[in-house]
Amino acid sequence: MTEAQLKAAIPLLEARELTVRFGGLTAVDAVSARLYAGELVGIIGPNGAGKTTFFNAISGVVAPTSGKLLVQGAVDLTGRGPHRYAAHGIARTFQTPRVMAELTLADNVRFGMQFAGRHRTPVAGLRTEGDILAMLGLSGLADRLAADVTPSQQRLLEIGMALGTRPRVLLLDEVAAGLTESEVDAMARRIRALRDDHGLTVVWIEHAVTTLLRYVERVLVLHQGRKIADGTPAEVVRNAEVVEAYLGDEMEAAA
Ligand SMILES: Nc1ncnc2c1ncn2[C@@H]1O[C@H](COP(=O)(O)OP(=O)(O)OP(=O)(O)O)[C@@H](O)[C@H]1O
Repeated sequence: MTEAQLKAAIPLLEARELTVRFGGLTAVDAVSARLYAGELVGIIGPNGAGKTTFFNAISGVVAPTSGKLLVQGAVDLTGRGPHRYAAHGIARTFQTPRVMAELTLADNVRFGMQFAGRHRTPVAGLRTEGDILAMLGLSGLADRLAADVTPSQQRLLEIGMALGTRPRVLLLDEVAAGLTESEVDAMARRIRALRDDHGLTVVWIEHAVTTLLRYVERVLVLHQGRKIADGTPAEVVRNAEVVEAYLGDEMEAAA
């Protein structure tokens, strides 16, 4: 096996039996998942299924109660803080954008660069804050304060801050929430471009399931903290447990 094939076979990020408990509640229940370089993977599931908590556990925001988190099969980041995750190229957004309202958009992206980015290889085609803002369609707003742009522009900016950390893996938590239908499609195309044009591995949680299923090639489905499916969109929509737990309602709502 060549080095390239070997590299391709080792997951960039692997959760092994990850469990997060809050008191008596098991928010994430022994979830295992492998994320390979260059994948665009969706995570879906009903409210309270554990999606955000899973993201929190694979980005160092919460320490798992048990289980392991490995980078490239070798580096064990279990229980380490967000800075260590960022240093290994794992970046994320939050459901409620965490932009710095009193800084310009350009300075927000520069902040991301200082958080973890300086010693990392830049993302292809996204070397400077100007490149990042342009990719997100925010060039014209570079000198505006984050407080003065729309909520959907703030969501894009938060992706920009994450890109500033020069990640390999980008974890997106409901970045399309609250957007209009056409904005959701534009967001989905941008997410796809982050993978297709800039080589990132992207994991995307979203409630806009019908859109998400059109853009990703693999989906993990969480329900009551457990992973109940992991497959292509076509496989997942035919999975009886998924339809029972979640998609039946979602598809009816989308119809
Ligand atoms: N810090 C916390 N302390 C206690 N319980 C929590 C905490 N964070 C999440 N939970 C609980 O864990 C469960 C999973 O929540 P989580 O936010 O991960 O679900 P989700 O799938 O992301 O939901 P949504 O789609 O509504 O965002 C829920 O029952 C939630 O109330």
